[in-house]
Amino acid sequence: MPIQLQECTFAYGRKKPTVLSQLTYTVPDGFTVLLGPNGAGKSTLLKLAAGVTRPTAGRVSLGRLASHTREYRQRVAWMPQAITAMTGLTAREQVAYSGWLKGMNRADAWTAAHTALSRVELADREDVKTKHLSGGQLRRVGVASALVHNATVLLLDEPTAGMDPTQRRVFRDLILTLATADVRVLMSTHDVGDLAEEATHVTVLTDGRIMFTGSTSDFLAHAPNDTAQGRRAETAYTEVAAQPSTVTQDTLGTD
Ligand SMILES: Nc1ncnc2c1ncn2[C@@H]1O[C@H](COP(=O)(O)OP(=O)(O)OP(=O)(O)O)[C@@H](O)[C@H]1O
Repeated sequence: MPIQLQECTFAYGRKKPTVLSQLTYTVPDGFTVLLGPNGAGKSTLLKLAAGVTRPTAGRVSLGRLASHTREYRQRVAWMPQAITAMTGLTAREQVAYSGWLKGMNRADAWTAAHTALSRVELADREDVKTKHLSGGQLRRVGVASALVHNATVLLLDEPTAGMDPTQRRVFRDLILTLATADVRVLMSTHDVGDLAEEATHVTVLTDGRIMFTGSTSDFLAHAPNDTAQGRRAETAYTEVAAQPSTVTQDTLGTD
């Protein structure tokens, strides 16, 4: 079941500029890469979709569940851009705490934390205090925290920021294993190089507007035929960003 944003408008305060204006968007199935320049509104869109922020106008829902409900937040996991190492907690304790916050009992959260850390290949560091982990390891703790309660939608805000190319590759492979028939993954980045060709969908957000949303092959088709293989994503992105938005309410509102 998809998350739907319907005619969502949002500003960070009454006197602040509008970041999103009457935005309608359905989180596609599979693994979607959310692209856009700095300040486009990617984090804001993810926060609305996660239910951590409510739109000024409009509605965010998952089936019949509205985004401010506890049931909604139990099905949706959000990994913020900055992961904080909680003072005094080990990796396993920090992940278990996230599970507890999502309504799991302590024993289940403790077991699930180990499973989630294994999935991100960090089980061997689970007893290390998070403040002693590297930036990349802390991001994996962030993903494990998002995974711990078996959410059906994962919203990841620039999870590969600050990673070296090898770590990025490993991380993308991990994301691909997480996106299944039952789990949708929406991952923001402003680095087009993050677009794995294996991603099922691409959404491009510029200046708070959806410029493109569709399959990865449709996105890459925006690059001219003679584009070198390694530059197709970047070229397609430049083409899409330069065009007026071709997205209609029909394409945005359907699954
Ligand atoms: N807490 C805040 N208070 C006021 N304005 C904010 C706040 N957070 C973001 N903004 C503004 O909202 C707009 C969209 O920001 P947002 O972080 O959603 O963009 P983004 O696409 O995620 O950018 P980046 O790639 O740099 O992370 C920007 O103009 C930004 O300055």
